[in-house]
Amino acid sequence: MDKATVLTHILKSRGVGSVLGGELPASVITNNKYIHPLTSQDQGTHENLLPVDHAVCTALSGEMKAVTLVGPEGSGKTTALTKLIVDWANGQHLQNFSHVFHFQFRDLNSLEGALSLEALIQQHHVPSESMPLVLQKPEDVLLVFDGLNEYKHSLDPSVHTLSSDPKQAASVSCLVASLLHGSLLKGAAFVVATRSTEHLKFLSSTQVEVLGFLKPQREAYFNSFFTDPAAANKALTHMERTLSFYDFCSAPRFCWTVCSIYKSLIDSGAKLPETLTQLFVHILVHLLHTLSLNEACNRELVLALGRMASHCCLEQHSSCTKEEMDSFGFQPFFTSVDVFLRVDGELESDKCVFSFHSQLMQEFVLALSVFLDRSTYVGVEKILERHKDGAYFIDFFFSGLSEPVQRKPLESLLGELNSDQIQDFRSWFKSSSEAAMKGYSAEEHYRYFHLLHQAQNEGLVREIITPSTRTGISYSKMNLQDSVALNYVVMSLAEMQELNLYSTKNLTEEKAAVLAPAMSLSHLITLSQSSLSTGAVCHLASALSKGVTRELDLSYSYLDDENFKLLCTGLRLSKLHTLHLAACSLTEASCEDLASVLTSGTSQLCFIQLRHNGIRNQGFETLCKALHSPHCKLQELQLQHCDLTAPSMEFLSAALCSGQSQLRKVDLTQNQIGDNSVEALCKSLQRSLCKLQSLKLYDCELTGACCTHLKEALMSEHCTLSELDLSVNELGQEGALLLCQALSRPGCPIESLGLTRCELTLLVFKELGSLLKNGTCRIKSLLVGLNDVGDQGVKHLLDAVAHPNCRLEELNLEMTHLTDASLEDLCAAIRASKTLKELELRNNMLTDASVPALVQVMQDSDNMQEMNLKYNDFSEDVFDLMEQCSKIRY
Ligand SMILES: Nc1ncnc2c1ncn2[C@@H]1O[C@H](COP(=O)(O)OP(=O)(O)OP(=O)(O)O)[C@@H](O)[C@H]1O
Repeated sequence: MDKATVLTHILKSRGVGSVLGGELPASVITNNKYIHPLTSQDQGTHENLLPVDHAVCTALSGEMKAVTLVGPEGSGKTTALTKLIVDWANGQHLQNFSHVFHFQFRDLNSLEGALSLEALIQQHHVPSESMPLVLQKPEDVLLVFDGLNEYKHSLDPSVHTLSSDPKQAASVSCLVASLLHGSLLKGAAFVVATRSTEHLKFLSSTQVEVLGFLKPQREAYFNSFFTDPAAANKALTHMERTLSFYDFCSAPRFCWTVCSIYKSLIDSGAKLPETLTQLFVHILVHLLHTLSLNEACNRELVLALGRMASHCCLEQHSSCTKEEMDSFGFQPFFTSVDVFLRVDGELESDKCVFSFHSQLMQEFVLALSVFLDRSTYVGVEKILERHKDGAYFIDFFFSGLSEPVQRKPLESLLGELNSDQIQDFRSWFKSSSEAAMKGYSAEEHYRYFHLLHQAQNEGLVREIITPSTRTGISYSKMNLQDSVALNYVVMSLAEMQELNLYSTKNLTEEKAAVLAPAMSLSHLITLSQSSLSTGAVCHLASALSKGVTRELDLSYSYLDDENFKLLCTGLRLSKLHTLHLAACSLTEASCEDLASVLTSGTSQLCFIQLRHNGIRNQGFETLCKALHSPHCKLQELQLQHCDLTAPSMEFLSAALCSGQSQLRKVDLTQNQIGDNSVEALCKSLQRSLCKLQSLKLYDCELTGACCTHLKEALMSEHCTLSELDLSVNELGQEGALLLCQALSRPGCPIESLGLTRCELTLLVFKELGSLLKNGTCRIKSLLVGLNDVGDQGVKHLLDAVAHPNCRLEELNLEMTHLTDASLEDLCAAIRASKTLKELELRNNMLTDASVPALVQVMQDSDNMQEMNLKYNDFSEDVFDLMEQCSKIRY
């Protein structure tokens, strides 16, 4: 067939377009309405997107010369193949092929008997004189096959005797398998288009995923559909807002249907539909109007469509025979079914088959017919269960149709729906959603969020999502559609205690844009261990600036300085009090931005966690300068492991005695501070302007030498420090004894003292014991674990705990080599103490013999709340006994 004949042949319209079926491919192309759909070769990633013709031409120029276009219903495969052939015939591309043959698998299904390849090709109007050329130079031939998913025969090479002789007659299924497996017309190239199908596993070819229209293509499509640009813009904006989060919006056929319905609504001045259900209500109303039937006939027709939909769904059939259609009650409507269905074949022929153009319409009429049917009663739960494998949106449609406003336009054509069925759905919805919302499955929560979104009834949301529902679970595993539903629910509630998105693997700009209103309404946003795109950070910042959020947790989320700068634009205007930024890959550069937020006069920030960021001295200096500002409200700064060294303490000291600083707590754990810089810090602690209450210097490379300065500070009447943690420093006996002297000063404000792993000796424990008993000591929490003092040393502290003057509430004796020999003192201390609440005994050498007495004393004690006995020398024999006391951890 020469190119001109191919062109006339392919552009010759077969059939007619329809609202649900789409515009005929030939008409799309001749009317210049073709928009290039996108494809991807990286399954699932949707990167490297190429227009479909580009992807096919590139693939055919490679080694394989075989391409499969795989895409969902209506994604534009047939139209793309048609365009490919038209462009070839017009000499635009693929000019290395002299012959292009186009087959529809649907037509191949109906070819019976044996046929040679020559005969099959001649059906494509190849003049017999060209035949030898085709057979001699198969590499000049391109075979185009459409609709593999409709093919009824097998492509499995093992079930056919593959043929290689073009003159030998064989069954059509054998010819097709021989062509696609390369035994016939060896060297010819092929392009196959299909929805996802089992047949694919037998094809070896370059697989290209047809994605259809993303936003830019939709924009181009709407602009070409509507002649009036204002209408195009109105329609597009509306679709993007109300539908674009559904995957099927990228299908050109769906876009065509939406445009057709929107156009008729815009033309008549009606409101555009808000939900998927409303859209389908309008589609059905539109189609029924074109038939102008009376109410009874409309009902009959919808019920027949519903029976067909249920059959297709249950039997996993995409098409129905005429006989089956008769059994569904279509007899009076055969001449009008093409308005709703795809009709393949002549209506008069027994071979004619009928199918739904779209799965969505199939599910919509199924749901509607359940609510319409007054003859039989089957509970909604049963229907959902029965159709759960073949209907994915049926519950969406139930939910939408259960709302009177949404179904109203249909009721004027069909009469009232069955109120008992609707009531049945509502009761099921209420009880099952309430049960799901008490559980921990985010997937289940999302299911009901979707149904609520579909119902568009804020009162219903408030009825179902009550303060007792478990909305604090992480909603991180969400697609775009989920985020729309979640946002709808939060908006309906008007506020949310916690929006937990912990461990969100990819918070894209799109998802964050959707969730921004929900963020604004949440008091706490948890986004720790997440990954946020730059666009997502911008939306988060904007949400914070407009919202009520008081706490934001971004710990362990990769942020970096650039993104943090963007976040700061929102922080400045936010109501945030608490900000967690542990391990966010920030450096000193971020401190400039943070300082500018803190001093802006609008920031409410009073707690910042910056652990494990490369803040360094320069960054810390910037932050300390901000503390001098009267606008800075910062009260607590956590800077564990931030690469700080000695010089940085000068900046802190200056800030602390500036008279402006609100800072009350600073945690400098695991920074290389060293003894010398403690001197500067201690000097400021003695100043009346310094109001610091908590200083943590855990593992800061200190030795006993710094204790002289600390003693001086603690001896000062101006010192306000109530918490001091010096754990994991080599203080040694001398240093610790100096501290004990200071702590014994009447009025010394220390209430919490950390001396874990400080090389303390028996003598120090003895001094600490006396200190606790002296009546003026305020210490409530003492952490002295990991000091190798054994039973003898610990005895001094246990005796003190038993003393009436001792105010200790928490005592940490982890890994102090405690044995059963201390049991009596332990029990006596617990029995006598009126204040002790927590005793940490992890990693000691207690054995089974101590357990009965410890369990007993813990059960008897009113004030004890917890004893941790993990990692002692217990056998499993005593686990049951320990289990009896909920205050014991083991
Ligand atoms: N590139 C395009 N430009 C404009 N409109 C298009 C395009 N592709 C498809 N359409 C519209 O979408 C409708 C459906 O497209 P098409 O039949 O090509 O999809 P398909 O993927 O082959 O569907 P199916 O899987 O059901 O066979 C067309 O009738 C047309 O209205």
